[in-house]
Amino acid sequence: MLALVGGEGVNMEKDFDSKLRIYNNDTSSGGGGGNGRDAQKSFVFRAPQENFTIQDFELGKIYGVGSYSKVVRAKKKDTGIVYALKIMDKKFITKENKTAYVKLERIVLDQLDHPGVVRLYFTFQDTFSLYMALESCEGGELFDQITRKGCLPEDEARFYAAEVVDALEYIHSMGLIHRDIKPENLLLTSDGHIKIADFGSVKPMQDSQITVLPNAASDDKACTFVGTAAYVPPEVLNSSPATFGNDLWALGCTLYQMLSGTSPFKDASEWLIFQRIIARDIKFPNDFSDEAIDLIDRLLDRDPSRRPGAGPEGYAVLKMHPFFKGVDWKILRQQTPPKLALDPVSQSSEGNDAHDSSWNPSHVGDNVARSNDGNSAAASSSEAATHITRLASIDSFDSKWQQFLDPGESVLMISMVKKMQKLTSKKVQLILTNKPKLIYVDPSKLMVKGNIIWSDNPNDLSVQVTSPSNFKICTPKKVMTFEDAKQRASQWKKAIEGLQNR
Ligand SMILES: Nc1ncnc2c1ncn2[C@@H]1O[C@H](COP(=O)(O)OP(=O)(O)OP(=O)(O)O)[C@@H](O)[C@H]1O
Repeated sequence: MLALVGGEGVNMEKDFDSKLRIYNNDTSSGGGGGNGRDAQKSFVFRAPQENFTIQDFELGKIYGVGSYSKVVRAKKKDTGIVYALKIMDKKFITKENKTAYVKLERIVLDQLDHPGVVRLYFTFQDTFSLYMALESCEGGELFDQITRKGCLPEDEARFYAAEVVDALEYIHSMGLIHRDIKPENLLLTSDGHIKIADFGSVKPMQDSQITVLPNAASDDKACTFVGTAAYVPPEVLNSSPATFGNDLWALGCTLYQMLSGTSPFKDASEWLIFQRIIARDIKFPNDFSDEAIDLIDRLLDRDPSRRPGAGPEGYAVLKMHPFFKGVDWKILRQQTPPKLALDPVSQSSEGNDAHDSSWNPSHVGDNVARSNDGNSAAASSSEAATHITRLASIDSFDSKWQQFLDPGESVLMISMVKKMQKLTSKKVQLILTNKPKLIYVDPSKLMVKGNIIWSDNPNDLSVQVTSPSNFKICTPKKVMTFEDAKQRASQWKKAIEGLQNR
């Protein structure tokens, strides 16, 4: 660890700071001015940037692991207040070009103020990590409640859905699209109320009331995170611009999942899930009430503007739907929430920190990076269920690749890559299927240009990652070099090796 504090570490931090700098004016200046270099527009954070260190906190259990962060229960030693500390490894964020998302999530959370949205209290940083002190949601994810209970009785689903609708109405009224609504991102307080979390995919609309500072990710080109395969609406697969309707589709999927235990569009691979979504292939279990079916059916309308809540009448249509009959929207948060099903392992909804005592601050930087290999023992339910999906695969979803598959065969990984030759390079679509089959296709002629002979034996087929974008696929006969502009070299290695070890 100490070695990093040498030249390379310092440079990395400088580089990170220059990218992450947000105007943090002294409140005593009345929010005016700003420093000379960045003085275009002033902004004062509600959640201040503090000078705390990790030693100011007593760390407890790991709540979960995200794609570029780890969230840990942390008690501030002097005040005794418990937070969910989101810890992000600077080096990893810089390397993975996630700086803009971190900035956007930070600045959006800073300005949101609603009982149904997780609150950001303050931030701080050290050489290796950035820290966001979030309101601690001790009840865990709604996903875990669904898993533990199998599925939720309709009254419970109604309660949670109503709280999500109430919070979404607020988020949309602020001109924001969340874009990753799903049971894993709906957290529960210790008494069981919903808090929407994870604003890493948020998209501010043009007329948003939220101040978004320059360099925060807001364009889709830069945006790698746009939700999760099973909850992605069909228009996103067709590259239509994001609308509030995106979140309402995801709400429909979430309600379906609460009532049945699984998401409506389920299949063996993302590719097949996308096909189901495009085909709007939904089957309602017999035990769903007519009201639930009607609401889900409307939320899953192909036309995003027809989804209740998205039209000109706003949320009134959604709240007045017969499924929500009896819900008193004005006193939602005073109602008694459903009883939480406790984690059978810890047998406590409170932070039981004892079994995670192996984790300590000196591991912070390393752990975040390592957890992204998916090897963390404390990985969240989201990870275990491999629900996390990147635009990477959605991006490449196009029915034209279907012609290269046999009946029943599905795509596991696909991307447009450059196949490097001695002096030139050629764009090809690299496709890995569950057969297993590994081919590359000329995207303009739609012809298979190469079939890399599959072998489960790493002596006959192996992948070498040479940089985040570059990798070599090695067979006894030849070595092929590819460049993936989206930096998925190690994902390719993992996908191929995962299939070899299946
Ligand atoms: N405020 C919180 N209180 C309690 N647990 C939390 C809180 N915020 C996040 N978590 C838990 O930590 C996990 C990781 O959260 P994080 O926001 O880092 O990433 P994510 O939403 O899971 O994934 P990704 O960033 O890949 O979309 C979550 O799945 C959740 O279970």
